[in-house]
Amino acid sequence: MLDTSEGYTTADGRKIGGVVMEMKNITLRFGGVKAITDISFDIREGEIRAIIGPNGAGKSSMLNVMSGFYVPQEGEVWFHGKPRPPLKPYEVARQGIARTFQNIALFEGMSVLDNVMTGRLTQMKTGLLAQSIWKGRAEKEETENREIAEKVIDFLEIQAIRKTPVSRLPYGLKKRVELARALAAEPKLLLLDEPMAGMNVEEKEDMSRFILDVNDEFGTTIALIEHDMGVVMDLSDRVVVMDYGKKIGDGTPDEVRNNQEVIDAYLGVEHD
Ligand SMILES: Nc1ncnc2c1ncn2[C@@H]1O[C@H](COP(=O)(O)OP(=O)(O)OP(=O)(O)O)[C@@H](O)[C@H]1O
Repeated sequence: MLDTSEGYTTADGRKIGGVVMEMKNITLRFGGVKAITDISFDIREGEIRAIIGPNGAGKSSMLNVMSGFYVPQEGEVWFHGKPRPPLKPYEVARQGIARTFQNIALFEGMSVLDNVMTGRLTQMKTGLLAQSIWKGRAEKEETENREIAEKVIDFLEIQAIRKTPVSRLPYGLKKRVELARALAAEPKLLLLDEPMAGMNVEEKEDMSRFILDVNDEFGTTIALIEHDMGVVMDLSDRVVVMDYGKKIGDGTPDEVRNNQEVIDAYLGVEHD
C-alpha cells in the first residue's frame, strides 16, 4: 500500500504535501439512520481525492461534514493540524474552502459573470457601512473582484457566454459556471459534489480536464464525490470507497480496483 505518511509523489510526478484535512472517526446520524459510521481518512495538499460509493452510501453526507454544513455526533474534523470547531458557512469560505452542489445552485436569472462574482462575496473585506464611507476602497475591491472573476471565466473557457443568463445554458455549461463561482473564491480546498452527474461523455471529458487543470495551475487541493467509477479512477490520486455508511476501501485507484471487498460491494454489481 502507498505510504502517504510523509506526503508522496504521484505517478505523473506531482508532489503531494502534508495533511490539509483529516476526518477522525466520523459518525453521523439522522434520527435512527446512520449515514456515516466511524470513518477516518485524510486529504493531502495538492491531492485529487475522491469518495465513491453506490447510491445512499453516505458520500453527500460526508461532503457536508467536510464543508462544515453537518456537525457529526461523533468524531472530529481536523483542518491544518487542529480540530475544527463548528463554523458558519462564511467562516468555512474564509478558511479557503469552496464547494459545488449536486443539484446546481446558481441564480438562474442572472448572467454568468454575475453568478461568478457572487463567489467573491465571502471574500469581500469592505462591509456595507465602510463602503458608504470609503467609496474609493470599495471601488478598488470591486475592481479586484471583477478581475479575479474574469480570470476564472477565461480559465474555464466561458468568455463567450459571460453575459448570458444562466437559465439559457445547457446543463454541462451550468456545471462549469458553478465550478467558476467556486473558483472565484480562490479556495485552497475545493469540494465537488458529483461534478459529472447527468453529463454526456463529451461534457464529462471537459469537466475532467478542467478539474485537472485547476489542480495543476492553481495547486488547489480537490476532494470530489462521484459514482461514475471510470471518471474517478482516471482523475484521482487516492480514493475512499464507502458502502452503507462504512469505509470499505482507501488507496490509489489501482489498490481500490484490486480490493476484494470493493469488488464485491461496488464493482461487481451494476450501479447507475
Ligand atoms: N437530511 C437527511 N435526513 C435524513 N436522512 C438522510 C439525510 N441525508 C441523507 N440521509 C440518509 O443517509 C444515507 C446516506 O445518504 P447520502 O445522500 O449521504 O448518500 P450518497 O452516497 O450521497 O447517495 P447518492 O449517491 O444517492 O447521492 C441515506 O440512507 C439517506 O437516506
